[in-house]
Amino acid sequence: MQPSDIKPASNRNDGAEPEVIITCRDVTVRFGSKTILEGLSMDVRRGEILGFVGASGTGKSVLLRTILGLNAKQKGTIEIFGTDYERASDAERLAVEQRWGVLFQQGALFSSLTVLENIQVPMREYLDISPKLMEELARLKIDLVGLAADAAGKFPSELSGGMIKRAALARALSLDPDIVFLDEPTSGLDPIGAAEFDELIMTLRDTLGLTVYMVTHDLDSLFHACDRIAVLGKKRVLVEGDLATMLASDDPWVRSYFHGKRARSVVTEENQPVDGDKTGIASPTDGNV
Ligand SMILES: Nc1ncnc2c1ncn2[C@@H]1O[C@H](COP(=O)(O)OP(=O)(O)OP(=O)(O)O)[C@@H](O)[C@H]1O
Repeated sequence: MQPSDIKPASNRNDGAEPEVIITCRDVTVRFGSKTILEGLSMDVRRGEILGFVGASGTGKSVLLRTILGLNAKQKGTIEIFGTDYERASDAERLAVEQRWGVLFQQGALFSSLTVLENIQVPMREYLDISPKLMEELARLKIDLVGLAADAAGKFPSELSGGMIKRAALARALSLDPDIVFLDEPTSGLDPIGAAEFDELIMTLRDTLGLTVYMVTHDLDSLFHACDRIAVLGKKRVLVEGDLATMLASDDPWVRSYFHGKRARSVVTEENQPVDGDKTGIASPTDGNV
């Protein structure tokens, strides 16, 4: 298999240039004397599933938190929906916040609230709607993410790991956002649960036109769900592009990650596996995944 044989996860191609909804330019983030990100630039395009990958500790979560305005940056600009969040007025910030949803690592549901109540938290914060409508909307989200109706009254401690992820996704979708940020959404799930979650993300992208920014170590997600991938390393985005771009990259970390044994084991029949000579994934180097 040559890199050019690989189809992107989304085959939509209407010829139009995709709209860029997040731009990061020359971003530097430090904590004390420790520089985590330096001169980082990248774009997120409307309607794509962007996978964000990089060795542990390279700053993927820091970048996510910086985009969300939760970490200060020392240099550079980040625009989301054309708004520089850091310089925006309160009203502009509020408008942007209603257009994103976030699924933090571990789901981060409130343990003392039921699933229904958790989903209603952003609604209470941002929307002025009746309790009845709020309940109806929250039940719709529960259905949307494939949870059974009776999950509504359950507390997080009563849910499986997969159900927690879905409930957290339902909360991230609470305000009908344009973009969802997912921080390692499939971590802790078994392979079947992880594949089902990827399917759900792809379905939501296709049906709702969502943009998805997904920090992940999950090679299955990167190979099967993501339209584009950005690799973080050396304090910046090292490589950005589709899977073919990753496979063609000569960056040592990218090669070791995308050509390692684990990567080879997730190449599907569709992408013609696994035998090194035929796949073009020739290196037996085990990726540091
Ligand atoms: N608030 C903070 N203060 C000081 N250092 C921090 C802070 N937040 C993150 N860091 C440091 O920034 C570096 C990058 O952390 P980050 O959590 O972004 O890594 P990551 O790429 O998401 O890693 P992993 O894949 O393991 O989740 C780490 O060295 C971490 O200790």
